[in-house]
Amino acid sequence: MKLLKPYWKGYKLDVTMSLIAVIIMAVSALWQPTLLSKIVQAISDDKMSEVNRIGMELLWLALAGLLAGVVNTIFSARASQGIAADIRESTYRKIQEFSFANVEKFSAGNLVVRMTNDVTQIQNVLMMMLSVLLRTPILFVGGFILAVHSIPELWWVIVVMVVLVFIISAGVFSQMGKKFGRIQGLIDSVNLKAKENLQGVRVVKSFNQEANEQKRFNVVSDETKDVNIQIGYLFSLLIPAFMFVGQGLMVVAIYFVGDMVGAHPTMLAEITGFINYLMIIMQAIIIGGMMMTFASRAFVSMARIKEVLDTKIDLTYKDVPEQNLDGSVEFDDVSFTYPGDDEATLQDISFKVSSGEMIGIVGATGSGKSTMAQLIPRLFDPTVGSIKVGGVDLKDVNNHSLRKAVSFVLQRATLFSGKISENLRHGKADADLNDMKHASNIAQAAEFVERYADQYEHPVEERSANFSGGQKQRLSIARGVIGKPKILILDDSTSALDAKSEKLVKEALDHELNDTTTFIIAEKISSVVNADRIFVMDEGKLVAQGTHAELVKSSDVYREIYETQKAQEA
Ligand SMILES: Nc1ncnc2c1ncn2[C@@H]1O[C@H](COP(=O)(O)OP(=O)(O)OP(=O)(O)O)[C@@H](O)[C@H]1O
Repeated sequence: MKLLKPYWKGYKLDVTMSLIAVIIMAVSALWQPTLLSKIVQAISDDKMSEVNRIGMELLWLALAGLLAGVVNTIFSARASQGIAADIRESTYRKIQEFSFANVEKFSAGNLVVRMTNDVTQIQNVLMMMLSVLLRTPILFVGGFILAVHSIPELWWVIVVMVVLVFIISAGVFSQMGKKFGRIQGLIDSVNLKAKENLQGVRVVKSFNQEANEQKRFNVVSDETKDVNIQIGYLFSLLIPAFMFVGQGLMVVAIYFVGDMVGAHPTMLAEITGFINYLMIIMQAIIIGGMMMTFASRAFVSMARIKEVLDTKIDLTYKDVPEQNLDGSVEFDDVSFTYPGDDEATLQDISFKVSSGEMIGIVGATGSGKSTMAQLIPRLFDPTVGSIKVGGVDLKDVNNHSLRKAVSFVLQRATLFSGKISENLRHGKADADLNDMKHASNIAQAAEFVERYADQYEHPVEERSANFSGGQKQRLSIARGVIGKPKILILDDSTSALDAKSEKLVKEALDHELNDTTTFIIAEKISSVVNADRIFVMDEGKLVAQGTHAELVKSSDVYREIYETQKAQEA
């Protein structure tokens, strides 16, 4: 409930209106049986004018209840939808602040479920709370008082009913609460499996894994079904059990009233009111219990949202003025362990790179090349040691200055659905057509983009499915260079290009961005043979550095990679 506190404020009017409407609805419901008893009395006294008058009163009362119901629904919907949207937006805002490590802790799929399904649970319960929360105690207490007032001798019938209904509710609803908790976890699993399968649909199809994937999906889907059915069973027990208690006690009440009517004939009218109030009390308990059950499901959701909102961002930036960072990079005895891992992925790495240098990074797969590169734009902080970019320690750097200075082009190019121009503007918000053309020329993307009739306004479909791997890489390089970064990191980002295009990109980078410090992570030594210096990584360590000619002579690791690749090419 603490979660909701800051969000109520903007909806005070809606909440107040919906609560006033609930009170009117409850009073109208409570007043009706009293008027009904009076009508019965008037009929038995043969007072027709009285019957007409009370009949009109009943009509107005029902109309007031109806109108209040409409008002309540409108304002509860406004408040619950509004609050849910605000929660969803603050959760999204918080996730935007997350570091890589924060996102990895939850997993992307899990965060999506929290922002969608969990927020919907909260929204549903808010709506329910606003329409029944106040109604339940009013109906319960009012029904109790008026029932006792109708036939005081039968107070014990009401107490027995309340106790029995409470016992049944407590048993059933506590079981249901547990099942709802389980359902939430299962929805996470269903989403995760579906997302993984759909994202990897080409792999699934090409390896003929449809049947296997179907089986894996069915396991979680069936378990979700089973738990939902169990909840259905519990519900199916509830109503007959309540009916049994209610009707049983009514028979008991009528039995006792039978004797009393003999002595006091006017009691006939009172019994109508008494039975109606008995029903109202039972209704109040059922609705209250159901609300508690759904609320328990929403509490699980609230806790899951709160966990996101309370997550400590493990990578924060100091509030310092913008800095003019140059292209130098310095690692001072840096070691790095991925969160949750036991062993260090990078160990004791030290180097200094000056502005404008071109650095090639080579090494066996898994040797830590990408991990080292990720530390330069501060996607992670080193576990030990320190890193300076543009002469400033990354712990003291201004976030915006760092983003402007460093551009990171990943091997797996990710474009966002929209237009090519929108994607390029991620690299420079105010890029004009000339900037786009220039960057696309460097990345060898202009040749295919400018063939489209709508050129840079050409759409990018979801998951950039309308582009080939090589085209995506070229656009991703164009996005990386458009802002003329001081430091450009190409993480195996020309791997999907043919040899000629790769050469043209390298030449254009050399020519157009010769002041930019460039780190090129490459599988093939031939891609970085002309670099000013080549770093050789082996099992998380920087084992050698120098020019190609120097390394061939001095580094066993480098020579081995070089000779293996030369033999493969021959
Ligand atoms: N997010 C992560 N969480 C935990 N471990 C990771 C993560 N990313 C990479 N690793 C591990 O760190 C090690 C180094 O991976 P890295 O991607 O840096 O190697 P690489 O040299 O770039 O490899 P490749 O040439 O195959 O891209 C690997 O053992 C990998 O399993």
